[in-house]
Amino acid sequence: MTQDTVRPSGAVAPPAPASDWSLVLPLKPPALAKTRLAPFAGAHRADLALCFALDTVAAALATPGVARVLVVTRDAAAGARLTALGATVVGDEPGGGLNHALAHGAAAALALAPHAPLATLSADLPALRPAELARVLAAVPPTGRAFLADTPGLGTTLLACTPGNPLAPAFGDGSRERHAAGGARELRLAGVDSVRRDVDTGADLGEALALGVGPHTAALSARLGYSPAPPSGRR
Ligand SMILES: Nc1nc2c(ncn2[C@@H]2O[C@H](COP(=O)(O)OP(=O)(O)OP(=O)(O)O)[C@@H](O)[C@H]2O)c(=O)[nH]1
Ligand SMILES: C=C(OP(=O)(O)O)C(=O)O
Repeated sequence: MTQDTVRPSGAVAPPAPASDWSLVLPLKPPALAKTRLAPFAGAHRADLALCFALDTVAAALATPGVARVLVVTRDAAAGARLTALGATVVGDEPGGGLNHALAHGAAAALALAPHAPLATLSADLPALRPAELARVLAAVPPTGRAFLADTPGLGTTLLACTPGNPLAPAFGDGSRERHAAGGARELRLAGVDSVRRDVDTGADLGEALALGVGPHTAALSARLGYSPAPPSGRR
């Protein structure tokens, strides 16, 4: 992590933005994931979950300042697709759900790069844009922990910790409040909708399509006839 730099004049320069981020993304086996999409997507739910992850990981890998992307999953087929994109796949250990998986992924990231800042990012952000993610990472204060709320404002899509601070993930229903109560600073930025628009329901997918999704989700959505902002009957 960078430290304040004393210039010859004696003035203290602000710390340079970190450019060595490790990102950890969790992925449930697609066949088990995104159950809230079932009323909308039926049998295509698992394919959509995989497409969301492929688009999220591809955008994360293309983000300036991101040095490595780790995906925590126990799904071998999804893991192979994500490895081919350039991600490092870590097994989903010790079991017991999302926060255990994230803590395990964070430990693996620290083993690879002990001094790098670390962020976890949901793998269901198919509209994710590298420039917006770069802005969010650049806004993380140089010390402590920080998070970004999801679009509805109840959950969290990104939780970051700088070196020396534990990630302490507290994802799940109402995680925005928990992360704030746990001392993480909320990042309040305009214009980063693609980092906040996680997709849990058909309505969410309609909003993501309106933002513009990555190629995997776009192709499958086109094939299935999904369009931006679907009418309420399809939600
Ligand atoms: N590795 C791992 N990832 C998980 C686990 N639970 C959730 N995730 C991932 O965490 C992110 C956020 O999870 P949710 O939005 O709750 O996704 P979900 O559990 O597939 O969705 P629902 O079935 O609708 O609750 C997604 O990228 C999930 O794939 C877990 O136990 N292990
Ligand atoms: C896991 C979370 O949310 P969701 O299940 O709604 O994606 C969260 O926001 O912490």
